[in-house]
Amino acid sequence: METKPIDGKAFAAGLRARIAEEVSALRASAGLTPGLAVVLVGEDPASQVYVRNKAAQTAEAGMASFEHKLAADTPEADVLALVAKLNADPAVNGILVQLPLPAQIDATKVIAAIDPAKDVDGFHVVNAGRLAVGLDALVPCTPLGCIMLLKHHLGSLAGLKAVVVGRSNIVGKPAAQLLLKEDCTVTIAHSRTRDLPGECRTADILVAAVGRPEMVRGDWIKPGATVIDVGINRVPKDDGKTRLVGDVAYAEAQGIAGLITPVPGGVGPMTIACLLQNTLTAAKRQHGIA
Ligand SMILES: NC(=O)C1=CN([C@@H]2O[C@H](COP(=O)(O)OP(=O)(O)OC[C@H]3O[C@@H](n4cnc5c(N)ncnc54)[C@H](OP(=O)(O)O)[C@@H]3O)[C@@H](O)[C@H]2O)C=CC1
Ligand SMILES: Nc1nc(=O)c2c([nH]1)NC[C@@H]1CN(c3ccc(C(=O)N[C@@H](CCC(=O)O)C(=O)O)cc3)C=[N+]21
Repeated sequence: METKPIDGKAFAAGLRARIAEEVSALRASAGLTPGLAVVLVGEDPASQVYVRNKAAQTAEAGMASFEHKLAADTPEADVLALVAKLNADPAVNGILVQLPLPAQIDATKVIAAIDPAKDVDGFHVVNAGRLAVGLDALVPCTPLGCIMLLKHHLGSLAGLKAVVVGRSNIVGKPAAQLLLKEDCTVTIAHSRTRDLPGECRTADILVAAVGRPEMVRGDWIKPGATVIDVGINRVPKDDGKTRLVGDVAYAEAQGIAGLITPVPGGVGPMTIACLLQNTLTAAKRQHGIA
């Protein structure tokens, strides 16, 4: 069987172009420029790259970008005070606090402090709860991007068997919620799952969000399945440099999977495009526009 890559990079570029058009129409009709504030605490090099990419793509989409870089030893109270200021700022429609945070800062507290209407990550319990009970919510960007790619390539997902490996609040759990909303039959697997390979082999849609380089092997994949690889793992190369690999052994999946997202160029670019989408959605809702 021929395995086709899912080009998340191209799909994300198209999505960003559609968002940019909508942003320019919104400015013309309502005088509104959506604004995204990103808060980065500390110097984590990977986080800095994401923050830079986000700022550039936010500006390209015609939105306002506000960057707040704080020292690694910033006290929790200062981060909470900044979040309160951003909550009150009418130019800021979306707030993202980059995770993980340094040890002295309780991420749960910081997320709880964000106005749910501006929570473009969809991490606040109000948004997680709204998603769980089927109300309009701001949905976490990475799972939202995964679902967009799946629907684009498969059409209806109804009745398909989905296995999500990973149960984090930011990827695994919301991904499972969204697949359920699309009428998949959903299994959530994790580190205590018995016979993980066997569970994975039942999946028409296999979502890997584990953070372990190439853990999912070729023979865990049902022939013809669609594989969504969320993992972003930096591993050493022979020349001393590093390269990115996913949670799925991509080379082994060739000839077995029907469709697969590469790393890089799969889910990652969709995450940022969906962040812009959520910022636009948040801005419109805050102004009572559709
Ligand atoms: N592409 C993108 O835009 C994004 C990519 N990522 C990447 O996705 C991956 C997952 O991220 P995140 O959800 O935050 O990670 P977490 O570390 O929060 O969660 C990992 C999950 O994987 C499970 N797990 C760990 N080891 C195993 C194992 N051996 N077998 C089965 N399950 C296991 C854990 O189970 P348990 O709960 O039992 O401990 C946990 O539920 C990472 O590589 C991250 O970099 C993350 C966000 C965005
Ligand atoms: N509050 C918060 N929200 C997040 O959404 C969040 C976060 N914290 N912390 C870190 C993770 C990780 N994350 C990624 C975003 C984009 C790419 C991305 O664009 N990847 C590209 C390029 C990768 C590269 O070359 O470095 C790709 O996969 O092709 C990856 C990972 C968002 N996260």
